[in-house]
Formats: sequence, C-alpha cells, structure tokens
Amino acid sequence: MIVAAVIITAGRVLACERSSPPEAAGRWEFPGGKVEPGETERQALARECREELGVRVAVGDRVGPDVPLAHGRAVLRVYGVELLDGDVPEALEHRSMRWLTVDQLDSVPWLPADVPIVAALPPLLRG
Ligand SMILES: Nc1nc2c([nH]c(=O)n2[C@H]2C[C@H](O)[C@@H](COP(=O)(O)OP(=O)(O)OP(=O)(O)O)O2)c(=O)[nH]1
Repeated sequence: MIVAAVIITAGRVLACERSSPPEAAGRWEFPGGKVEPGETERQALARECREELGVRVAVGDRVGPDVPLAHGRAVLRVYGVELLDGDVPEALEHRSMRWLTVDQLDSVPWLPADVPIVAALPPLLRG
C-alpha cells in the first residue's frame, strides 16, 4: 500500500516533483510513500509528511479512488491532510514543489496513477 497526502491551503494543493528514480524524475505526485510493517496507513502518512516535508499533520478523509500501481502489485490510496501548528512544508526530498490552484492542476506532468486523484480535486479546491 502506498499512501499519499492531499494538502490544501487557501484554495491551493501541494504538488511535489520527484527527483528519483530516473524514470519518475520530473513527474509530479503527492507526498507519501509505502506503509511499513506495523504502521497504520495514517501513521505511515504522518511519518512520510514529517520526513519529506518537515511538517506535523492530522490525517483526514480519503480523497479519490484507490488506484492500482505496478501491474496490481500495489495500490495508491490518498488522504486529505491538514497541517498542524502553522507548519510550512519544505521540499526535503523532492526536486521542487508548487501550490497549485484549480486552474493550474494540469500545469505539471503528474505520475499516471495520480490522474484520477487530481480529477477529484476541483470541488475540494473550490471549497
Ligand atoms: N508518494 C507517492 N508515490 C506515488 C504517487 N503516485 C504514484 O504512482 N506513486 C508511486 C511511485 C513509487 O513507485 C511509489 C512510492 O514510492 P516512494 O519512493 O514515494 O515510497 P517510499 O518513500 O516509501 O520509498 P523508499 O524510497 O523508502 O523505497 O508509488 C504519489 O502521488 N505519491
């Protein structure tokens, strides 16, 4: 299971540019990663947000569908995440990041699996 975070602040969603592996570098995604043994999905997502962005978060509700990855050997599951205590994300492991408005959602080359997640965002971004 791969979990990832949709973080929305003031009508913009955080998009992150991968730096590796070479075939995914330059593609955009939501921060997240693999659920490790013994972790819940929400714990894993909070850990990944701390590691990748340096922020504390509260993990909320699911966003979009489960998306099969890697020929069905993994699943991408996305949650809405709220930043705690005014923490501000930094690109600690990504090449860059951007806060996208609803009109900018198609302005970055998303990883293919993220396309159905991105399609679920306009109502959330319009509040
Ligand atoms: N984090 C994340 N991964 C995604 C997204 N969409 C998508 O297809 N993936 C894929 C890319 C990778 O094959 C896999 C997640 O790998 P990762 O490298 O982020 O996970 P990780 O931090 O646990 O990996 P590792 O380097 O510790 O092995 O899921 C997404 O929106 N966010």
